[in-house]
Amino acid sequence: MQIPFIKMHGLGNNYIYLDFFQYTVEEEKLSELAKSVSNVHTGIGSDGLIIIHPSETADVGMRIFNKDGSEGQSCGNGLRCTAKYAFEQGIVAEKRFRIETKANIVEAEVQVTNEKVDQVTINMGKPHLERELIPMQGNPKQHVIGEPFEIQGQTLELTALSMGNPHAVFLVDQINGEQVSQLGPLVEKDERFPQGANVEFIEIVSPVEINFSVWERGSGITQACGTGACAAVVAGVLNGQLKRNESVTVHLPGGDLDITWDADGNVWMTGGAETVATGVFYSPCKVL
Ligand SMILES: N[C@H](CCC[C@H](N)C(=O)O)C(=O)O
Repeated sequence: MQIPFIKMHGLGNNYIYLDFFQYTVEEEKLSELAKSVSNVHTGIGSDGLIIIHPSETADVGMRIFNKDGSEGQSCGNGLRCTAKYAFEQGIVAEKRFRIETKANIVEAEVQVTNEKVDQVTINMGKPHLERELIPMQGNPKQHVIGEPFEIQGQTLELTALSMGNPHAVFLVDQINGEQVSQLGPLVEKDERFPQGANVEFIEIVSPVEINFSVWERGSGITQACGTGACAAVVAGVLNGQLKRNESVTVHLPGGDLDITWDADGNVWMTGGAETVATGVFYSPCKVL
C-alpha cells in the first residue's frame, strides 16, 4: 500500500508523521511501521514515527513511536512540529490550541510569518518528581535530586523526573560523546527504571544557560529532545544551578531551545519546527 507521510524535524529530532485526519492504518501495525520507516537503510530514516490524529479531548492529538517501535508518552520536538502542521493544514484555525498526548493535554501557540509557522511555544505542563511517577524503584514519594547513581563502576549525580516520560539527568563538568554513547544505553535499560529512561547529560554554563546531550529511550542518540530539555532545566533548578521563572537557553546538538520553569510549576518550551519532505512510502499495512 502507498502511505502518505510528512517528514518534519525540531532541531534535527526528526520523525515521519502520518495524518490520521486523512486516513488510518491498523493499530496493531503501528509499532512495526515505526521500526520500518525509521530504518535509514531500508526505510525513510528518522528518530521514529508520529501520528497526528483527531482528538475528543483537545483540538488535535499526537502519538509518538520510537525507532525501536516502543510508544512514548510525549515528545516536545514532535509537539512543535504537530502544532506547525495542524495550523498550516487548517486542522486548527486559531494560533493558540490544545494538543492531546498520552501524557497530558498541552497548550500550543504558533508564531506565523508569511502564513508559515516558524516558532512554536508549548506549555509542557508540570514535572512529576516522586519516584512512583517517574517511575523509579525505591521509596514511592521520594524525590531524586543529586542522588549518587552507580553505573559501570562510576558514581554519577542523578536527578530523575517525569515530563510525562521518564528522564535521568546527570549534571557533569563537561559533556562528551563517551558519556552519551557508553552510559546512555546502560542507564536507559537499568532495572532501577522499570519503564526505561531518556538519559540527559548537562553542563551548566551560567544560571540561564546549559549545554546538553541526550540518549533517548527507544531511539538512542538524537540531535535534540524537547521533553529532555525541559527535564534538564527542572533538574538544574532543583540542584540550585539554574534560575526558576527565567528563560534558560539549552544548547542541544541540533540547536537551541528556550525553556522556562515558571512560578506556577509549568514548563514552557519555545523553538523551531521545519518541514523536510512529503511523499508516499510502500508498506504492507493497509490504509483504512
Ligand atoms: N524526542 C522527544 C522525546 C521522545 C521520548 C521518547 N524517546 C520516550 O520517552 O520513549 C522529545 O523531543 O521530547
